Amino acid sequence: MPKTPKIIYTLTDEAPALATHSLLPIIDAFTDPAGIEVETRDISLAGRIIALFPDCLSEEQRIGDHLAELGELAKTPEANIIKLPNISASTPQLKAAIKELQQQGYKLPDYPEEPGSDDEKQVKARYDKVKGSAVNPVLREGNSDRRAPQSVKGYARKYPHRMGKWSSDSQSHVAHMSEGDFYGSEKSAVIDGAGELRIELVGKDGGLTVLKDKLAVLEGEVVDGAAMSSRRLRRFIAAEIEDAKQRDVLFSLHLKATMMKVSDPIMFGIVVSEFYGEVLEKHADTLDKAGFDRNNGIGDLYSAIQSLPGDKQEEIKSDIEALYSERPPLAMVNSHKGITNLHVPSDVIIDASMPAMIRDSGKMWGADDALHDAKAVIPDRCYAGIYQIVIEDCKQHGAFDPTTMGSVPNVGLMAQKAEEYGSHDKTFQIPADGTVRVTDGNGRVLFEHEVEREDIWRMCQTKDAPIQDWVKLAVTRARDSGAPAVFWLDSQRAHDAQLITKVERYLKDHDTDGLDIRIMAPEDAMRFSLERIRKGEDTISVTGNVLRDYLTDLFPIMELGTSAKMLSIVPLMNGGGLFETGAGGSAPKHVQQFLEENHLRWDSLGEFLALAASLEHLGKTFDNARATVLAKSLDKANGAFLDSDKSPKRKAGELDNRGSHFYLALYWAQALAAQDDDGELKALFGKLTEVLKAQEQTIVDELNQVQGQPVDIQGYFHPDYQRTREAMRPSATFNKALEEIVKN
Ligand SMILES: NC(=O)C1=CN([C@@H]2O[C@H](COP(=O)(O)OP(=O)(O)OC[C@H]3O[C@@H](n4cnc5c(N)ncnc54)[C@H](OP(=O)(O)O)[C@@H]3O)[C@@H](O)[C@H]2O)C=CC1
Ligand SMILES: O=C(O)CCC(=O)C(=O)O
Ligand SMILES: [Mg+2]
Repeated sequence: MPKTPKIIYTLTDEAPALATHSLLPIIDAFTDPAGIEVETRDISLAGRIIALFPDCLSEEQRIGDHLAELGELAKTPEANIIKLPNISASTPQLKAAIKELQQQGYKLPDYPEEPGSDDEKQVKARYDKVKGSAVNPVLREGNSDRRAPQSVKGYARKYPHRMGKWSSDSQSHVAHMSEGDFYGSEKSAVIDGAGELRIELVGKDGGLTVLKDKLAVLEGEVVDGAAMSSRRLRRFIAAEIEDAKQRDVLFSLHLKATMMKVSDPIMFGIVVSEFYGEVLEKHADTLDKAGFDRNNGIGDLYSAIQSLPGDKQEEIKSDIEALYSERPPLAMVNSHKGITNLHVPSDVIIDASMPAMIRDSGKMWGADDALHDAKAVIPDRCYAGIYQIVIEDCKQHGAFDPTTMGSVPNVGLMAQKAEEYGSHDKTFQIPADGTVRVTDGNGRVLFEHEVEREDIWRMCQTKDAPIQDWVKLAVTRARDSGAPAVFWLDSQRAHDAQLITKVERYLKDHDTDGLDIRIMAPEDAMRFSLERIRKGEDTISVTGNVLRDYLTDLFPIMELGTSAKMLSIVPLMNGGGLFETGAGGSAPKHVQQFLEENHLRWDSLGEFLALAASLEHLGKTFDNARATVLAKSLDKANGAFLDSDKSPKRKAGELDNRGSHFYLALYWAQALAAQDDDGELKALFGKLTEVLKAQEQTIVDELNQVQGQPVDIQGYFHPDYQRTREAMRPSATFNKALEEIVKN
């Protein structure tokens, strides 16, 4: 283990990246006197793009592959990484980021969506490495422990957020397929000895296509295959469009095109082509030549047609308007700008979109800028049903009450690219009718599926060591918290049935005496947890990777108003720590407000909690007393911060992200000044406390008075460093006080 305790702080995108400009100098000032190094690594979308093309860029423009470096670090015991949310780019976002960098003088190639030459294929393959959820799976070398700490729960009870009212006659509901989906077709096998698998398509005509060869597997690993029928999906969508019209509810689609970066954009494209079918067929040739790709959403049509003559553009646009009058109303992302649910595949992401709908009375925004009941289309049955249970519960009992409700923390299986979220390199859109089969090294067929052209077939892997670690983490959390722990597993699903056998076996490795540990199908587990939550009782959800994602936005958004207030720890399997900040995303809406009004609503509580956990881990693993002192006092500061409600407010002129950072610094300094474990730190931060206390009003004024005006940071994905830093640190008084600390 190296002598110097070190924390790696990640530089990411959008709102969290802006916040970092203000928070990092504070972290530096507090950790510097304790001899703790805080280093940064750039894993932003722009940074990752730049790292792909050193050959096209000048020496000063180049950045190393920081993500790969951190991926290696995550496998070592000394890893201590604070990971902020980053953009998981859809194709439209990737193209926009490339364009911005090109305009800044980076000589990057365009993204060739339909590569012709070998050169273009190579460029596309490089870019595809940064597409979608490309960061988290690399760093998550452990399972996840996400929960609302007591202090945060206490805050939510004291300062409850607004919840929309539910009505028992709400027409909102979830719609899912009843056949032909992944759920219905899943087959699973457990590997009995390490080796390699092969995935092949045997065409109806007898031809053989190898889809993937030499797929390494380990003993005890669970592998599954499943198919989504494109024909049945189309039929289902057509019926749901009609049904939404009959019931006069908004039509909305909820997928995870960012994380499920191969399958879900295709499903998104199928829904786009069903909804806009008539217009897309009528203008098929023109749109094809203009480069429209339905998988990128209807927004891509509006970009693509800009290359057409004006009258053609108008004709297509008015055909779309005419079509809208025959279709059910669409849920809107931004009704002022006419951006619909089907515009961009990354705008509506199920983990955040369904909770937002449930929080807002089960309604979504319509084109008339008002809230309406909605049909939430979630095609695959694997997890759709859990949201319907929540909707039914809210219809029956009304909205949840943040002042009395219990909590549902999560222990999630995600290490080593577990389950669906690691399936992208084994997901294929099938080129011809036939049978997909998976064979092992002896040519034995593990399972096979009949498929049709355009179907989506995917395979998932879940290694045994992460499953054992997950069971252990669940038992530990149940023991530490005293709450019942429920494994959300469905014995009717092939994959889950294998996991149930393993969970039952591995639970025997632990002392579970006196613990309440159950295995329930997801819908039953949801009913059970909701019944308890309404009584103010806590229930640990122990889930696979997808439900981990869904539930850790759903419950925090109900309980705390936002998942930004979650503690989100990834105990790495090799002993290191990955500390994620909150459980939400990078909040593009917040950047928009910042640029227009110089007010940043991003709540950094997730960062504060992660930093405390990271320092605590550092104190333990390096036996570093000062890190422990910093951790304990930061914990106290977080409590004071919550107690006095210094979280950012929503409107310009009020305390924002920067002001909240100032108060964190003040409370942290006060806690350090109050402790007696380390005299030097006590004296140093005693002085800082005096300065900050004396200048409190001046600093808050300096931070708030800049607000209300637009701010130009010269870029969205890759803003100008100096300009952003200046914009995010507008209080000369505060900056000077921090500098004094580092000088001392
Ligand atoms: N761990 C990661 O790296 C993750 C990354 N992402 C990525 O983030 C981007 C945006 O995703 P999206 O699904 O829109 O989700 P976001 O969580 O960014 O946005 C949804 C809403 O959550 C609330 N919110 C989230 N974080 C905060 C915060 N710190 N402070 C206050 N409010 C917050 C806001 O809601 P409100 O206005 O209702 O308060 C926000 O508008 C995508 O590129 C996505 O891929 C998404 C999830 C996790
Ligand atoms: O990696 C991503 O794209 C999103 C991750 C996410 O939503 C989560 O882990 O909760
Ligand atoms: Mg999520």
